[in-house]
Amino acid sequence: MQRRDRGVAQSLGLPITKRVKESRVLLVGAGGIGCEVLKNLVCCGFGSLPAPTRNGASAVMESATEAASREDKQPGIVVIDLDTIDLSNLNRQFLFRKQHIKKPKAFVAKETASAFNPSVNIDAHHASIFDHQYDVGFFETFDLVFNALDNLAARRHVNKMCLAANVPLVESGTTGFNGQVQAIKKGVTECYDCNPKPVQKSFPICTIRSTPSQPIHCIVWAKSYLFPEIFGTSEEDSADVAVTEGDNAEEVAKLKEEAEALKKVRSLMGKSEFAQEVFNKVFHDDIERLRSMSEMWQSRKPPESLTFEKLSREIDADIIKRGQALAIQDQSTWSLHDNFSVFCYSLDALSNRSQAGEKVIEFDKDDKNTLDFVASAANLRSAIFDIPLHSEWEIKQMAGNIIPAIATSNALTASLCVLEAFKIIRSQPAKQQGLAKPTANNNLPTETQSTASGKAEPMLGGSKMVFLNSRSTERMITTQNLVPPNPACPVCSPVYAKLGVPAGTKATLHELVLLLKEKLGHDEFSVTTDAGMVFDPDLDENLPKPLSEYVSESKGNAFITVSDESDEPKVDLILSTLALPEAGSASSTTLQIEPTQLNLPYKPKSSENAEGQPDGEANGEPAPVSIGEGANKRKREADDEVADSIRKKTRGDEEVHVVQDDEAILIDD
Ligand SMILES: Nc1ncnc2c1ncn2[C@@H]1O[C@H](COP(=O)(O)OP(=O)(O)OP(=O)(O)O)[C@@H](O)[C@H]1O
Ligand SMILES: [Zn+2]
Repeated sequence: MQRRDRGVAQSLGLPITKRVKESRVLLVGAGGIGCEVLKNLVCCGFGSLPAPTRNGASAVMESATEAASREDKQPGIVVIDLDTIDLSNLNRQFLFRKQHIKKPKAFVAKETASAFNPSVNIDAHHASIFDHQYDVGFFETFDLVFNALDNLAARRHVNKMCLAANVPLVESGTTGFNGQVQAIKKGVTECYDCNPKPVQKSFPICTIRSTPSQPIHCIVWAKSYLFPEIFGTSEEDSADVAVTEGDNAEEVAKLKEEAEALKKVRSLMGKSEFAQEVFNKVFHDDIERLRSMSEMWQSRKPPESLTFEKLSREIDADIIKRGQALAIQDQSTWSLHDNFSVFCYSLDALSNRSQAGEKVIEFDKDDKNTLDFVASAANLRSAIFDIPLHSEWEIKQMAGNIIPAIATSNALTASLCVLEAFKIIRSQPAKQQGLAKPTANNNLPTETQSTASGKAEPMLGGSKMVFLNSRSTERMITTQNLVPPNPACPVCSPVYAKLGVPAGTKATLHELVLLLKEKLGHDEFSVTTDAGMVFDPDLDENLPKPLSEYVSESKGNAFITVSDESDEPKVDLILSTLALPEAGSASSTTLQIEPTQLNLPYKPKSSENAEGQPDGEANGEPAPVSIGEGANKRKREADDEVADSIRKKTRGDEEVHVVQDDEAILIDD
């Protein structure tokens, strides 16, 4: 039988192939991208050779979890995923089949992928990457980490862990037809957090409540105003709508009054006139008030209000039954009377649920009654403002911020992840014996590959930021040079060190502060944990508190930030906690910091970065766009952003990935 990894050996050559095979890699997430990455890793032979003796953990400190599992350090691929398999995963997560539904993704992914290449050793964990056992010591045992996640919090956490452990990270994400892969290495490239991430878009309140012009405005109105006012919490809590500078203060006050009046109507729930009152309030009275404000309609078509009485007269059937039947036809665009019927039916169904004890009903795209209500209400409002109506299915995509997950985009992105991994492996020094890991002091930021001119040299073996636009008619895959770290980045500009906390320690915050004074040689600093600032020169009341109040197993892998408060400050120090084994073993029983010598550099002046470049544009490249945070972004915006970033790139930076006839993959230098 032909070996699966023959193509890899042909294109990479034997020495690099050997390194690939001796690698120990971590894959976080076994979903859409993760399944594809795992399949590729296995087929390329990652971790298929028994590794030479490893010296992955630091010689000075070894965490409890690491010590306990020293024997388990050999597997080539470790996959971690917290989820179980859902029916909706099967259309694109090809390691899973129907019989696997409800089983842990990590276990099934391991089982299926192992069969592709039995010489690869896979270790699967059904757990969250935030769990305490995945501490910095655990991360240090890897040569490379792959992120195949779907949320910002976990991405940020792995980014920080990889910085703390000084392990390269391949970050990836897809949004519909677009994908992106970014290699990250401490002190060499930008980290995941060097650029601020786009926040959820919110709409001006007056656009949503008074002058909608697009279907999405009516959908947001139905989902974030009408629905919560009647069945749940009020609009004030919604991130979709905000009072903006452009909003007219007088109109905002009127809108508040209007919402108060709707609350009164809500109290009629359960009474026979409820539907009529709600309908006439929001689709007639409020609209007539808007219509009377003639200055609003000088350049727009004024809205045409509706009445419950007229519409119900025009329907010659039981309206609720009619609505129920129509609600099933979610792919067709309902007429005005259809929407009226579905509105009455869903209002009735939701009122019954509310009367039966569901105090607060939240909009959930998968809760059909709530979707029926939002879709029909949005369409009724669209009809009033002469905006095109949409099918419930289309409205579901918009209301649920759903970006389709495309199997092809995931597969292409996953293969780009592995191509970037080859380059990173190529850039690492060859292993003499075990992993070529940093020793005690070298995760200080000494490693930079930019020249005095600020122009970045090829980094990480020529790795690039890779963009996929699988709908593009020009180039489907484009690249951009990796950029050196942003010297102002709060996540990667600090120096990382480890704080060894012995199991069952009774140490107080005071002991940590004393240790820090000794290491830093001064006492002008503050200490910040997840609980906020716990110490600074003027805040000493927490000193007697046990350290376990801030760092403990149950709190997961906490980071502690130590900031220099002196006039000429040095960069921040981030301590990642490491639970040391029980006393009595080789370890000390007191707190320890590693590296033992902390020579922190001074903070760069705010106007210039480390290479004397203005902040932000380290080498004249546009800031990279981060994608993959589907839940926060509408598809159209995401498409536009990626298309924009692709347009901005210069041809000189482009690189071609070719798949040859003989299956060998060429990687440009
Ligand atoms: N903290 C975490 N630790 C481990 N795995 C995580 C963590 N957060 C998310 N994941 C996993 O990352 C994977 C992301 O995959 P993907 O984007 O395809 O999402 P999905 O949940 O499989 O699909 P969908 O959300 O579209 O139904 C999921 O399998 C999810 O369980
Ligand atoms: Zn950064």
